Amino acid sequence: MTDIELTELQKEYDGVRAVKGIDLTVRDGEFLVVVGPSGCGKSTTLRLIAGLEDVTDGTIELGDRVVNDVAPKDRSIAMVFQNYALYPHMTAAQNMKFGMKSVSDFSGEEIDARVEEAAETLDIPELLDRKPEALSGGERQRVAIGRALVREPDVFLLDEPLSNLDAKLRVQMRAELLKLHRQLDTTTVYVTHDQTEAMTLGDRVAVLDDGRLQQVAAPQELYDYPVNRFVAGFIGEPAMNFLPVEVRGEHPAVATHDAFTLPLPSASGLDAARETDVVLGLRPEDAALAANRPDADPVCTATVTVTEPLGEQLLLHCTVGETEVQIKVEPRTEIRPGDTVELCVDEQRLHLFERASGEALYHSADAQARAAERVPGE
Ligand SMILES: Nc1ncnc2c1ncn2[C@@H]1O[C@H](COP(=O)(O)OP(=O)(O)OP(=O)(O)O)[C@@H](O)[C@H]1O
Repeated sequence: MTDIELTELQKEYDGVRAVKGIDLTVRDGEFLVVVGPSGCGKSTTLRLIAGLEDVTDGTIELGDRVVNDVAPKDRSIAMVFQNYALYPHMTAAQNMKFGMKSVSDFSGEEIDARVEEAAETLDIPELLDRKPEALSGGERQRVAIGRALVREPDVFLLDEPLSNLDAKLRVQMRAELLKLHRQLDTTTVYVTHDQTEAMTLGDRVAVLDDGRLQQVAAPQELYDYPVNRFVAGFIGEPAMNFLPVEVRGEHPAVATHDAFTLPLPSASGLDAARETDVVLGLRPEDAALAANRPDADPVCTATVTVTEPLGEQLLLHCTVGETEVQIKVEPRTEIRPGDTVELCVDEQRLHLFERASGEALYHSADAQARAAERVPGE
């Protein structure tokens, strides 16, 4: 069992600063997902851990040893790549055991036994004699994962392993990876650009942007308490809506947009005098049609521009004043583009971000929880 500790990790390629100083601990046995947009440095970080790239600055520790100068084959790591990296002229079994002799002291029989065991775990014993060309994408990916399993490494590194599979197979493989992880309990770092994959797979999720770690937290915490506007906008589909507002007054504070004024519940901690350039964050499911919520006060009027029936929900694209927003409402609601609707919002699920820096200033759920903790009369 091994934890991974990255300290001030940096990587520069010929003037391109791909990783700009990452501090991150992956706990022993944890499934940590690294997520971020294309080019943010995810694969580079993984390749540094694997030893496939040299570190420019900082340290990588696996367990209690610094491995900056340790060769990849001596790091007890197995990596699964997006393109599977299988040799076309070899059978699945040959692919799985390829190179094993050079990285271990195992005999041929021991290696064969491990291949069979991994094939059983992955439910592919009948595929072992086939070459990659005779395997489907999902089967090839299982063989690639099998090759990692055979090595019984201390750490699994997976780089977008599901992105070549169709949507249905991806969902199925996600569940299988989780099952496998529960069974093996091996420290795993999984890279993806897909926030749904990140949220469903990770014990914790590390969000990267532009070579820097933005936040690392459990999936629901990331969703409910994003530390900045980047994380808030990256996690969640459709993305969080952002509306420019000014905060005024203190008891209670109100957020004023060009089309509405909204009281901020439990706004203690907000310095209204300072916080004039603010962005209000509102997730699409945290607003509703006032017509469907007779007990809530309407907050604003919106003009519907596009309707998208998603089956379990109806997604409305609207304009509120000058701002475009997306709102999820009950399905089978009779609304057409051009209609004007009244919206109400869930006041316990509002977020405020500083406009210039993007840093989170306030989450109303957080303020609510703090208020509840306070001793009455304090
Ligand atoms: N070998 C290289 N030489 C020069 N620049 C590189 C090299 N590899 C990566 N980069 C650059 O480093 C940055 C980070 O790349 P990286 O592949 O780590 O991003 P990523 O987040 O994995 O992206 P993607 O999701 O598109 O794979 C990018 O700007 C990329 O162009």
